[in-house]
Amino acid sequence: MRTALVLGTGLIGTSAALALSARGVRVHLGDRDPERVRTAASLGAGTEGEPEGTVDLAVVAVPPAHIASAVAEVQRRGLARGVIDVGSVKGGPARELARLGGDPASYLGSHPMAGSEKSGPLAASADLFEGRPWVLTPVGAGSQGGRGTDTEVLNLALELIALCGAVPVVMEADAHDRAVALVSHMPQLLSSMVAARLESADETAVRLCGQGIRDVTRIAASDPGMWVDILSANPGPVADILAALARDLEGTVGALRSLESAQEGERSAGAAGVEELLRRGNAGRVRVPGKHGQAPAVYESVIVMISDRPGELARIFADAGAAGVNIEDVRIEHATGQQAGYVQLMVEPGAVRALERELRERGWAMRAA
Ligand SMILES: NC(=O)c1ccc[n+]([C@@H]2O[C@H](COP(=O)([O-])OP(=O)(O)OC[C@H]3O[C@@H](n4cnc5c(N)ncnc54)[C@H](O)[C@@H]3O)[C@@H](O)[C@H]2O)c1
Ligand SMILES: O=C(O)C(=O)C[C@]1(C(=O)O)C=C[C@@H](O)C=C1
Repeated sequence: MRTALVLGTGLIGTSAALALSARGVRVHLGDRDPERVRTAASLGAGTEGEPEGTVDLAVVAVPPAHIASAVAEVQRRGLARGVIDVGSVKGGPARELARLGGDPASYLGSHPMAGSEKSGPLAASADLFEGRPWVLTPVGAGSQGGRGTDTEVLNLALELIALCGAVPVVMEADAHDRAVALVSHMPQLLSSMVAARLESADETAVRLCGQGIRDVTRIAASDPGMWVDILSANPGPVADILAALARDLEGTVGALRSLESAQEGERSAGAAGVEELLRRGNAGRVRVPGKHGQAPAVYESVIVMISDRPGELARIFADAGAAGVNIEDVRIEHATGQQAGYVQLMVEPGAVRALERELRERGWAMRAA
């Protein structure tokens, strides 16, 4: 692929454009908001404005409600040989494109399973998609009454995914939508529900927020407009999962009420009910793939105290590097009301001793993991 057009220079479009530009693809940038195009271009994502001729691939990275019309427009104007979108839902936009008379052969639905609670070009990064699944939903000949996805477009999309360092996964559109209802759309709503409990909570409780609630509520900061769009295109599958969760909630409330009972038999039934849920949670959690989609690795933590001064994090990473230790993952825990916090460095179990020794020698204070 030599040339591309990225339409929608927000978080996802600019991240893809940065990755493509870094690998030598000539990228043109478009957005209905010219300020966003300017920002993306200034970050090195590509050049402002439409191409003069036809580019190899157009990447439509606009909110789900606008995908079909944007794809149809790119096709009508002959701006690209192939068009993909990156929307979080796949069935609805494809059907809408067919209704608008778009060409299903030169269009391919796609969805990178990477993102953030932040939006806009300033949140973008070239390595956002590294090692992440990137779903493709090609259609076979005869489906939607026409030709199937052109092989050329499929190959261009595979090249884009390779250039972004992601891992292609081929799925049928509606099966994709049912899968992401479980692994993305329901978690978004639950995160919002948990965070919503804090809205009018007492300040004395909010001050005690620790890492658990930070983990569970990060995505509650996401853009409501975008998520209304996503959920409007996938309401049934998400509602089915929430209904099953409601049954779990009801069972757990019942178990906790039993724990309040004066009768020992009822209390132990309540404890068993709560324990069963927690064990099911353990069993589900171990199925979540780790970095690069592999089975979750078992890392050990080294927890280092840092002060809230510029450059502290970089210094820890440099010192870990000096010990020859690869940091597999990192978490930061801010200490409430203090100019300090803890950095949890996740490393291979065999590397813990060497890392601790090196950090201690270099003056870092550590807490037991
Ligand atoms: N945010 C995530 O975590 C994530 C992850 C994977 C996929 N997606 C999908 O990627 C797409 C983009 O999401 P984002 O997070 O980058 O959003 P964003 O808000 O950061 O960017 C969307 C951009 O599209 C532009 N836009 C809107 N309508 C347009 C139109 N008709 N023509 C041209 N530009 C238009 C907006 O001005 C904005 O710059 C969405 O379809 C979303 O479902 C998002
Ligand atoms: O990491 C995040 O912030 C995300 O929520 C990204 C996430 C997800 O649910 O995994 C959100 C929506 C997208 O469609 C794809 C990815």
